[in-house]
Amino acid sequence: MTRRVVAQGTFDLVHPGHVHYLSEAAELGDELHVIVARRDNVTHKQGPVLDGRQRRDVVDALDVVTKAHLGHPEDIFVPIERIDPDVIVLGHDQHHDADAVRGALDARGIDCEVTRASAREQKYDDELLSTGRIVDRIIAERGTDSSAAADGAASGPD
Ligand SMILES: Cc1cc2nc3c(=O)[nH]c(=O)nc-3n(C[C@H](O)[C@H](O)[C@H](O)COP(=O)(O)O)c2cc1C
Ligand SMILES: Nc1ncnc2c1ncn2[C@@H]1O[C@H](COP(=O)(O)OP(=O)(O)OP(=O)(O)O)[C@@H](O)[C@H]1O
Repeated sequence: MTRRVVAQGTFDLVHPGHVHYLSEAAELGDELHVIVARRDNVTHKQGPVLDGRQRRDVVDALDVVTKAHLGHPEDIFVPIERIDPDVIVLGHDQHHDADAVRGALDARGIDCEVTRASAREQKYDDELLSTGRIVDRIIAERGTDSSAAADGAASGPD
């Protein structure tokens, strides 16, 4: 019986913290399915700069990932019902409450464990394990006069 694991996130600029999270999640089963958040659903912080399809494709290319899925626009449980995981692994600092997710799964009759991954600590001072801090570094070092800035704001659907 294939044991399926689900992880999820924005994955705007993939970094070693993401690799740690997904590697740890992958250890919990035979397949790791990753749900990549749509831009409009990232409301608890600044949204991603990259299109959802690009973020999905990068996560999908990671060895530990069986398949990455662009999330549902409205109902976060649609992909869960389709993937039918045995366990959902929340990120170490992900804003979802595990008990609330468990309750929502029960309400839908979905039999699935919910657990939380550990944090990946820095291995050296200059290591950036946060998309937000990577973006801050880019702005600080490249400023806003870079040629890319002329391309304008993100325009893709996700
Ligand atoms: C079980 C579960 C399913 C999710 N499914 C979706 C989805 O279908 N579509 C989506 O846009 N976001 C979905 N999300 C939300 C995002 O993946 C993510 O939690 C959030 O938007 C950003 O998380 P981050 O701050 O860790 O990047 C889901 C989250 C969880 C916990
Ligand atoms: N250093 C880390 N160690 C372990 N997991 C991490 C780390 N950084 C991010 N993650 C996990 O990866 C998932 C996706 O994270 P997300 O896409 O929000 O990137 P982020 O780097 O956390 O963004 P930001 O720091 O700008 O909020 C989340 O579940 C998060 O908990």
